[in-house]
Order: sequence, then structure tokens, then C-alpha cells
Amino acid sequence: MLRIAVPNKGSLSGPAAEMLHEAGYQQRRESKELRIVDPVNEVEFFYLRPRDIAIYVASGRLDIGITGRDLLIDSGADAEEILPLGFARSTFRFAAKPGTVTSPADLAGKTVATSYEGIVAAYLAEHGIDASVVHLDGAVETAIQLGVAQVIADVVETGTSLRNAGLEVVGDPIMTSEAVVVRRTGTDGEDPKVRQFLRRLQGVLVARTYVMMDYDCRVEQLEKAVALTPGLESPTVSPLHNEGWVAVRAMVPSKEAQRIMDDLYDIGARAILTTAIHACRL
Ligand SMILES: Nc1ncnc2c1ncn2[C@@H]1O[C@H](COP(=O)(O)OP(=O)(O)OP(=O)(O)O)[C@@H](O)[C@H]1O
Ligand SMILES: O=P(O)(O)OC[C@H]1O[C@H](OP(=O)(O)OP(=O)(O)O)[C@H](O)[C@@H]1O
Ligand SMILES: [Mg+2]
Repeated sequence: MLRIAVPNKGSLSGPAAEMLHEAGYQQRRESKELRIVDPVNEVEFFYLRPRDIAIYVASGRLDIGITGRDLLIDSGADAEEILPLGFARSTFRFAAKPGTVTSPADLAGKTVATSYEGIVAAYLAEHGIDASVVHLDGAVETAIQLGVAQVIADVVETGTSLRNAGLEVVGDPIMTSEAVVVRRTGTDGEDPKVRQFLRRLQGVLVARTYVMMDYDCRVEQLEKAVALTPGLESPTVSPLHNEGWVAVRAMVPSKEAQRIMDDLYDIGARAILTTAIHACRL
């Protein structure tokens, strides 16, 4: 049975469960459940703190897990990212009161408050900056107001928390993060159960980012139309009863669907339809 770690709380938890559900896996019914078995798919899910997931996976007791890239790197655990999942996106940045620290070099001699000590210590060491780090569990923005630190390093999603605390970012993002699937570093990638799990999640990702587009066009316009909708492999082209016309079917990125429909209409395509993809295996 495949053993998978899933976040039990926080920003990763809801979207991770939703994605697993879409991929056809049974998920827990209530948030107090810490372990469930999905007998049909032969998977056991363990609901763990997102911060701990890379550590469990690195220990080899669990086969794979879903966590944040930033949490994986911060943990220093012997685990590696094998599939980015596109949700819980964030950046990780330094921030300070306006005018106090303008570039990372100014961090020298200052105290940085963070919940991600591993990331910050590695950044400071790599850049040869001599600063102190104070570890706080959360709400680190307040550390500056209360004089515990002059700088913070934290997750920034919308920037609202920084704005509310009257802080501004310093320098470029230290990293960009999103939810990722992790496994123990150097594990054999051929485990068929793991591969099937990844294929299912990839199917969900594709279904979320593509739509199916169908349209009719004149044979003379086919090359132009196919250039607009090249599909993943190549579009399906079928004859229509009316001579000189063909029906075309191709997957297109959902974000571009409206523009592509306009462009197809302009070259004479008609009966242009898009439909959602619910699941797929590429
Ligand atoms: N607005 C956000 N706030 C916090 N984490 C976010 C946000 N957006 C994305 N994330 C990502 O979610 C993960 C953090 O999840 P985690 O559960 O540890 O924190 P949390 O959502 O702040 O919950 P908690 O209340 O336990 O602190 C990280 O990978 C982080 O990059
Ligand atoms: O850029 P934003 O959209 O404002 O999101 C980022 C903020 O959200 C998180 O805090 P959270 O609410 O999880 O509290 P915490 O600091 O106690 O973890 C994070 O630590 C930032 O403070
Ligand atoms: Mg938090």
C-alpha cells in the first residue's frame, strides 16, 4: 500500500485534499482524522503538519508527501521535489520599515525574525552577510513593531500583511514557492504505484489548465487554424458532410481560449465550442 503524507492544516491543506479528491482518491470526512485508508486505490493517507512532511518522507516511513517548496527547503530534510502542483503559490522575502534597510547587504549587524530559519540562515551564509536570526512561530510582522527584530523574512502572497504592518519588501524574492510532491532523495523513480499517483495528479493539472476546443473551418483555412490550435500532439481533423469543410478538435490552454476563439472566428471558423476536461491521462 502506498503511504502518502498530506497537510492537515493551513494554506496547503484544503487545496491538497481537493486535488486528491479530483484525482479519484478518498479523503477524510472531518479535520480531526489523522489517517485514512483508501482500499480501492490501495493508498494510506497520513494527515500531518505541513512543516513535518518532508521529515517523515526523508525517514523513508512514508513514500511521498505534499508540502510547500519553501517548507521542504527550510526543513533541510533529505527529500526532493518531484512534481509542482500549482497551488499555495507564494514568494519568500525580506521586509522592513521603509527607509531602514534598502538592500540585503544592509542586513549586516541586524536581527531578522522568521519562522523559516533554515532558508534565512542559508541565504545569509551564501551571501556572506553577518546577521542574527530570531525564530518566531508566526505573525512575524509584529516583531519589528515590538523591537524584537529590524527585519523579517516571511511568506508573501498578496502583500496585505506587509502593508497592514507598514513594512516594505527588501531586495528580490529569496525564493518562489508552491505546493509540491516530495519523495526521499534518490529513491528509485520506477515504483509503479508512485508513477500511477503522479499520473493521476498530472491529469488533474492538465484538466485544470486546458479546455477542449471544437470548431468547423474551410479546408483552405485549415493550416492557419491548426497553427492557432496545435493541440498537445496534433489536432484531430474530421471531414464534414458539407464538402470543403472540416471539423477540428484540440486541447488549448484555458487562459488563452477566448483569444483563440476570436482569432479562429476572424479566419472564418464557425461553431467554435469549448468544453471543460474533467480528467485525463496524457
Ligand atoms: N498567504 C499565505 N500564508 C501562509 N502560507 C502560504 C500563503 N500562501 C501560500 N502559502 C504557502 O503555504 C505553506 C505554509 O503553510 P502552513 O500551513 O505552514 O502555514 P499557514 O497557512 O500559515 O498555516 P498556520 O496557521 O499553521 O501557520 C507554505 O508553503 C507557503 O508558501
Ligand atoms: O501576503 P499575504 O497575502 O498577506 O500572506 C502572507 C501572510 O500570511 C501568512 O501568515 P498567516 O496568516 O498564516 O499567519 P502566521 O504568520 O501566524 O502563520 C504569512 O506568514 C504572512 O504573514
Ligand atoms: Mg502561517
